[in-house]
Amino acid sequence: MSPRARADRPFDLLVVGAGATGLGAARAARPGSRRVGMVETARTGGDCTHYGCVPSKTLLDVAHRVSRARDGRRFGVGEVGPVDFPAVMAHVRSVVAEVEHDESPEQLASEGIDLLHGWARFTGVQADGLLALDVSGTPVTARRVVLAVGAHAALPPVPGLAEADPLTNRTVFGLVEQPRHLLVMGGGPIGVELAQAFRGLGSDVTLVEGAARLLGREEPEASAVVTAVLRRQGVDVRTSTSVTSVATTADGPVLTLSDGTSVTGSHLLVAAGRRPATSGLGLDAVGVETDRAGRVVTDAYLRTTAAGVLAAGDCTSPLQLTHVGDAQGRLAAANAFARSVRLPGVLGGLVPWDDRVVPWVTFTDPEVGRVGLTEAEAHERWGRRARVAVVTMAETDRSRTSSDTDGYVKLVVAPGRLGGPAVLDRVVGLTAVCPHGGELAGTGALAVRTGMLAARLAQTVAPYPTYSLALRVAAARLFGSYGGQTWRPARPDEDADGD
Ligand SMILES: Cc1cc2nc3c(=O)[nH]c(=O)nc-3n(C[C@H](O)[C@H](O)[C@H](O)COP(=O)(O)OP(=O)(O)OC[C@H]3O[C@@H](n4cnc5c(N)ncnc54)[C@H](O)[C@@H]3O)c2cc1C
Ligand SMILES: NC(=O)c1ccc[n+]([C@@H]2O[C@H](COP(=O)([O-])OP(=O)(O)OC[C@H]3O[C@@H](n4cnc5c(N)ncnc54)[C@H](O)[C@@H]3O)[C@@H](O)[C@H]2O)c1
Repeated sequence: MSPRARADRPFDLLVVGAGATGLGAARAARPGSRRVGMVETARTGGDCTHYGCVPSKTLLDVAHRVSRARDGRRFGVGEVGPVDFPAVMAHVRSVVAEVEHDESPEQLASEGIDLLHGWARFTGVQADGLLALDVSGTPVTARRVVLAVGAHAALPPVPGLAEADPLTNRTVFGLVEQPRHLLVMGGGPIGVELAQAFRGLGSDVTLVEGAARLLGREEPEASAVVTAVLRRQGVDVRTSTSVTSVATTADGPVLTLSDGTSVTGSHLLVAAGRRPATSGLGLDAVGVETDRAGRVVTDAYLRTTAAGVLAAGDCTSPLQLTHVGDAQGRLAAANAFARSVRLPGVLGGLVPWDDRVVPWVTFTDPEVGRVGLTEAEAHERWGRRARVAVVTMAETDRSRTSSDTDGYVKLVVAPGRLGGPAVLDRVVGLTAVCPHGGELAGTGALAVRTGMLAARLAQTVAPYPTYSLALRVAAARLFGSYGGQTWRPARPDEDADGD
């Protein structure tokens, strides 16, 4: 059926963007009983599938295998041959194709979701209250719209940067030749993950971060571990150093740095943050406001400033993660049809978005898994009544058997709402810097989400020898001495060790 024929009746819900967020929204909108449409200008799956999580985690997995195999020399394992870069990239593409299959237009059609291919733009609100849009020349109307249009790599206003036509997450996974020397601008999750991936595959890598430490959102100790590991692997990490200008020469891109030095590489990757993709959508035609960062402004229920229009995922959330997009997309779809009573979830009422218990993971080796509050954030809220217990990887048997002694697990607990003795303290945060630290963040999310008593975690038998045992030992330290170590009161960041 042509887009025009499918668009002749109003949609109950039209989702703009078929990334993780849009897919979450459309699937949750009960397409069997409502007319649900989704507009996508490119391929279904969005950044996560094509230019983000899936290709980066696949590339990292190969790089980690190579690095670990090379590291095996110290245990008597023989030499590892060179990496066949084109074959690695072909593998990355094949995994992307596999994931894309689950989100294909055919699959969506089988789920009752009507996919329109084209660029969606609001044109106004009709007299009957329907939202009017143009989808690449086809007029479409909808009772409700969820904006799930995502974000793009931001190019900071650094002289010469745009002219250098740097790699971004959009283009880096399309490389067919291995970079000899990759310069990475930005030491957030993208920069750090890709620096380690390319170094593992054999490229020289220089990572330049303007702030005092890598992964600025994490605990300072987590940044310190990741920085030390990257340096040991041969990444030239420069912190407290900004890129001030870029020149394009016959030898490749040359970065001038804030410390007065310069560095030349064969390729430049920009990983300096993301900008919401909110232009060209005709937002003014219906009154959807954006903030100074370009994010769609929403209330707690993900409703925008325009009646009937909601927004979710990277285009509105400061937490730009696939699982946040999916959860927000599902919530936006539910709230789009909810009754306007402010009793969350009761009698079909609106439910607010709650980002207090969102876990995330940086997929370096070791992984940095995180949920809830950092030690410093807990200190800010409860002072020294917040407590922490730490277990270093060097003291766990699982790490010893795998020779993975970098990292630690830190549990943060605080008094419950009614206060009371320490035995009633609840888990409010976890950082796990270790192999599979992301899996521990999943367990931590359950503990924080349910307001679990730390004592319960201490009482829970954990399998030996696993990394998860470190969680139980950390919990035990909150109530006494374990292995000669115990808890301490939470302290602000400036008192912690960092890089
Ligand atoms: C390199 C990298 C690695 C990442 N790794 C992780 C990770 O490991 N874990 C994690 O949780 N997150 C990760 N992320 C973040 C994650 O990819 C994003 O949070 C997620 O993809 C956001 O989904 P979204 O649907 O909101 O946006 P997008 O995926 O950007 O989807 C938006 C879609 O809307 C379409 N669109 C935009 N405007 C229009 C229009 N007007 N009409 C029609 N269609 C339109 C676009 O074509 C696009 O397909 C990573 C990101 C990057 C860049
Ligand atoms: N594993 C994951 O979950 C994962 C992986 C990748 C990306 N992501 C998502 O994507 C988002 C964007 O990631 P990102 O790493 O691009 O952004 P980011 O904002 O987290 O980090 C960008 C970094 O670039 C630095 N920077 C900016 N301008 C600079 C300059 N001129 N010179 C040197 N450094 C400069 C900033 O100080 C900052 O630390 C993340 O916040 C995350 O939500 C998640």
